[in-house]
Amino acid sequence: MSIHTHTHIYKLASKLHVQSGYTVIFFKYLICKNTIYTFIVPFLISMLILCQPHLLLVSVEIFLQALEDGLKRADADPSVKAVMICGENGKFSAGADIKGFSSPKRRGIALGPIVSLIERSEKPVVAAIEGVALGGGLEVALGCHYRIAHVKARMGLPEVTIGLLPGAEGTQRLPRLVGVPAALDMITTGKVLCLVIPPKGVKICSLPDVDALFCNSIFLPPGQPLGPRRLSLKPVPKLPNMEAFLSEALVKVKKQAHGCLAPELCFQAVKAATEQPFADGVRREQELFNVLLTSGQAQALQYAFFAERAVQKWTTPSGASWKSASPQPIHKAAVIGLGTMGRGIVTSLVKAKIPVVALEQDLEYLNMGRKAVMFLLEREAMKMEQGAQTLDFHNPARLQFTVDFDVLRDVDLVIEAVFENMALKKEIFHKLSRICKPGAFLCTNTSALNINEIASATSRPQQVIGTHFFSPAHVMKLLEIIYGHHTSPTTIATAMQLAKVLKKVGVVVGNCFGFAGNRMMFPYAQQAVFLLEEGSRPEAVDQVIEDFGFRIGPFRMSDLAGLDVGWRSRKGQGLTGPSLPPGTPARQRHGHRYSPLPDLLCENGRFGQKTGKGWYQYEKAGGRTAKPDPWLHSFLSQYRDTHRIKTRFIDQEEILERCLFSLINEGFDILAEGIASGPEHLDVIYINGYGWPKHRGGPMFYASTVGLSRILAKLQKYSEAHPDVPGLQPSAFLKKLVAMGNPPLKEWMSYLSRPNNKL
Ligand SMILES: CCC[C@H](O)CC(=O)SCCNC(=O)CCNC(=O)[C@H](O)C(C)(C)COP(=O)([O-])OP(=O)([O-])OC[C@H]1O[C@@H](n2cnc3c(N)ncnc32)[C@H](O)[C@@H]1OP(=O)([O-])[O-]
Repeated sequence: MSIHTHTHIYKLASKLHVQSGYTVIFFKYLICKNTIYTFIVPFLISMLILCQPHLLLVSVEIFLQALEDGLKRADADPSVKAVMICGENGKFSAGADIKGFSSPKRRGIALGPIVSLIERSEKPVVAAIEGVALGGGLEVALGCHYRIAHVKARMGLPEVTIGLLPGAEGTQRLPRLVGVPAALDMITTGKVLCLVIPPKGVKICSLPDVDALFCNSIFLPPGQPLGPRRLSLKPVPKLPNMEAFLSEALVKVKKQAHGCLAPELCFQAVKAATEQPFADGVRREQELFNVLLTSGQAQALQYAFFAERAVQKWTTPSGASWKSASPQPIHKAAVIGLGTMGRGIVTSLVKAKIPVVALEQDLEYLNMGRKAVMFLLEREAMKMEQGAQTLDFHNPARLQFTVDFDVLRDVDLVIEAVFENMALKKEIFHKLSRICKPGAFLCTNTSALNINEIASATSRPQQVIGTHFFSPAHVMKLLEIIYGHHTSPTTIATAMQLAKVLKKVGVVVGNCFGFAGNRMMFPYAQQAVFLLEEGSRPEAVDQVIEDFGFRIGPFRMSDLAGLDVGWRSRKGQGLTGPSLPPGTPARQRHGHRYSPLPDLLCENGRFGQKTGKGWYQYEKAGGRTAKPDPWLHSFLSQYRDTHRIKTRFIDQEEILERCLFSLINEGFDILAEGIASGPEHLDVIYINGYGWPKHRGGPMFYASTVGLSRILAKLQKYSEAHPDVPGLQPSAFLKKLVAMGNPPLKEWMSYLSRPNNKL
């Protein structure tokens, strides 16, 4: 942090003018008409550096002190006519250091009073925003008398996404500047406004215009009163129907929150701005901020923020890591199979501007796939302003459809997305290995199959990798990346880079049946069905899971995904269907408890939403409104009678614990086997791929908050009651951690001794 002199100001000013792309904009919300203040005036002296080279990771105490000192000096120095606050290295500020919120010492440090100090300054203060201005950074800008922004600046108050609210008076100033609807929208969602494509009403000036602006009346002559520029003195713009607007907005905020506290408290803070004078509103903001700060949800969300970044730094048990591996560029890709997954993957690639060849087995399937892809792309283009031109998907150089494998000769990467059928996948990989250029990477989109076996069909197993997309693939953020025995670090790095380009979160995991995500899902789904056998109903189980914060419970999810998908997989595993040896007990497989309920539903043609019937009934085939189905209830009663299962009432606690603790239990086994290199990996997978509520931090973080001893005790109790269910037998690693005194999550992995056989 430093205070710069005249010379630096001139330098910055000339940079702003000369460098192409720099324009002054009227930021829709933050800059109103007549607010441009020219900072090329020769007598501008003090510039405060708000950002260190890499975002705001300078000590908060030093930063705030320097800001305060600089402002006081500028105010006292008669030669200073104005102050400009800007960032260094092209970034204004990413806000407060999130790590600081977990330190009790840091918690007391307040930015609000400094923002007020800026606003009270007798000299005009201008925020020159370049790069990001987020959270506390934007709140500082709101305290300034003028704000100018680079056309590519990104601004927002994302505190809600880390379980907080803007705690430096932002909830009180923003509504005064932009009005309640826009302020509520920004503060309760945390959306970051990107101005590359200006929103309606935003004027972007070309460079000559900027010059004209500087020479015109917009420049505020020194000595003019700053009162009207101080947001805290302005009233919140009135709405004719404020009360009705606020009650409607609250309903919307609550609906979208799914049990997360922060959006509603953000709402309350903005509402206070509409009802109370500024100072009282600030006090209310502080109260609400403190409630959030000490809530477990803020901790969970902040953990999730860092976990998402931590998984980018992947490692494997063999010693390969992100540090030493470089990704290869992907100039052109191919997708094989245009079913539900393939269509989404093609759409994702087109959106990321990677030229794609989409391949199907015959013309009939190709035409069906083409229609579906075009439909998805049209819809995506409509969501983006100028999207259609940008995506340019009618251009065959961008998107080509074919049935001819020879067309794949020049692609850099292939994603196979055909049925989950090992023989078919091997046949395709064998073909690809012969046809594709030697450097091409071969990815398989599978949710469970063995990557090593697929790779064995090729002559380049080092370039074969699993890329498990989640449906709908153009929407869901998770990409589970599975390395096999022979997968090279370059291949892993390339798949991770692909995830980034597709704007997804890539998580690297090892190869086992179901990998990390689905493997943890199996015992969870199994418990859900066992609960039905024992007396529960789909709607009761779903309700408990949805009340916990999942978007959708296991039965609604199963109906949405299609029951036939799991049925096909179980048939393939020899668990059901004609290949089952005669005399196999209905409710047992390989000596363990098995529920044939999902198979029986499929045999009755109940595949879920697509057939209008599954665990629920729907208004029609393809319908989406799930209603409890009396047929299913009597079917369950008959089933229990047939198998002499005594029905009992199962309370919500048991439903939640059996479903979630069995999933978590599997997670501990996965960690112990080195399939995932840390609990954050499993948490990121669950938050981004399985709808785990982010404000609960992911399953392993949740386990750490519940307490491992409690989870172990409950698993022991349930496994005693159900000794034939392996998913309830406590994991040895969980037991070990409990025996070691329940260490914090970040230490768990240090309790594993693993061979480190470097590649
Ligand atoms: C009193 C109350 C005041 C106020 O109301 C409260 C706040 O301001 S709350 C704050 C409100 N602000 C927010 O919520 C903004 C949160 N940040 C972001 O949204 C993105 O990081 C940003 C868009 C800035 C850059 O994206 P990108 O270019 O893709 O880069 P990246 O994401 O990979 O990050 C690079 C590195 O920086 C790290 N790091 C980043 N920000 C912070 C931070 N605030 N803190 C600590 N660390 C932070 C990040 O962990 C990573 O570290 P590493 O060790 O290299 O893995």
